[in-house]
Amino acid sequence: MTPDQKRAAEILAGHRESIDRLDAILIYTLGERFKHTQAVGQLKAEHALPPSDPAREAQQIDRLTDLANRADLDPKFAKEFLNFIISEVIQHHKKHQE
Ligand SMILES: O=C(O)C(=O)C[C@]1(C(=O)O)C=C[C@@H](O)C=C1
Repeated sequence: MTPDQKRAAEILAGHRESIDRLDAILIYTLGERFKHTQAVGQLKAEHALPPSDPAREAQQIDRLTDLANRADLDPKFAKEFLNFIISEVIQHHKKHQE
């Protein structure tokens, strides 16, 4: 390994350490989010409320688009990511109501 490659390997290791830390934050954050949506699912099932709320989702997308722009994140990606999570939540809500 050349000295240049050794330096590159050290920089790569530093980035990977940050990536692993941020991945852990994402997973714990998602776990917390699902705890709240599980409670929402229970509430909706108990009160015969519809599993999905398109008006609320539109507000969330607007807010996330704004946040993504500020965070230098592709807003299209942020929207697809939120939609992916929300569709999983809606499936859970539907199971609660069965
Ligand atoms: O806020 C709600 O009513 C939820 O059920 C939570 C949630 C979400 O995951 O954020 C999921 C489904 C709805 O369509 C909107 C939002």
